[in-house]
Amino acid sequence: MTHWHLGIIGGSGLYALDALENPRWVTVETPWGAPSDAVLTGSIAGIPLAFLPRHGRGHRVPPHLVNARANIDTLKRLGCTDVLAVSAVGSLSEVFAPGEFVAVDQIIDRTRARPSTFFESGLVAHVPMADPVCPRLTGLALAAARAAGATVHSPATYLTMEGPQFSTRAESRLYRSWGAGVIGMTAMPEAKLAREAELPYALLAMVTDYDCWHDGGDVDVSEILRVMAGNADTARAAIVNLVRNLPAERPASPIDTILDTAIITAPDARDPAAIARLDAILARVSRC
Ligand SMILES: CSC[C@H]1O[C@H](OP(=O)(O)O)[C@H](O)[C@@H]1O
Ligand SMILES: Nc1ncnc2[nH]cnc12
Repeated sequence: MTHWHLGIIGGSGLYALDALENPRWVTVETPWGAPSDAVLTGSIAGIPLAFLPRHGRGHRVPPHLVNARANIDTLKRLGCTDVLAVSAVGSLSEVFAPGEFVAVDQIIDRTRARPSTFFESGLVAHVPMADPVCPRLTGLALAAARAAGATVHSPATYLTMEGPQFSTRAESRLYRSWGAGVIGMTAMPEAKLAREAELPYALLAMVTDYDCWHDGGDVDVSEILRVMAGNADTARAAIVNLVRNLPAERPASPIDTILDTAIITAPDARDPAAIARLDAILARVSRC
């Protein structure tokens, strides 16, 4: 059992959290470069939180240039035990309507030009990703969003495209044929990196549009912003509900120690420079 310390990654439309007590923006530096912005730290109901706007305040960082390694390292470095990500998504299914929420359980990675691991030459690790989200945190997020008044669908597969352009109609149809339910540009490599950092990760998605497979017209940022504006308060209320309803003690998760069975490089073959870059990610392993 440990205490909760929740990291929250706010996506499009969610750039701050008013509900935090003792709010303070803190600047963090990491061996992977700068995170998307400073982090808003504080607490709700005595539980410490760290909120990081994925695109920075004012939405300055495009999805393909989000430094997900620096973002996840930052939350780990600040002591977070779990990460809740909030994202705007397009719907690939008639049943997920704009204005509704989705608790994602699977993710397809179609990104192609982003650093997607902390483990490079000098220290190799292979973490399991069969179930990319934490079922416990996902269940809590789903219940919290429903309590905030949202219609929440689950399960659903999130397809991560490279962007920043939206899909072609043929791609959109292809992703539907694969069984993907929603589409966005940011869940990967974020979820992979959270797993490597031993952080249970959940993804609450706000549906902002039917992607272009639908005959309602092409995807359009102004329409996405309009739907998002109507949803952001519900997303914020869901976060507050989630934190207020966390069990007093945090039960251990298998993800907390996933690196124990993932690192393959022999101890005497490990590169000290690689280990130094991983100071936050490997802090628990180094203590063992
Ligand atoms: C503003 S529409 C496209 C943009 O919105 C989503 O961002 P996030 O996942 O951070 O909410 C999508 O992935 C794109 O980055
Ligand atoms: N249709 C869409 N495609 C990709 N990312 C999105 N974010 C919100 N809507 C989207």
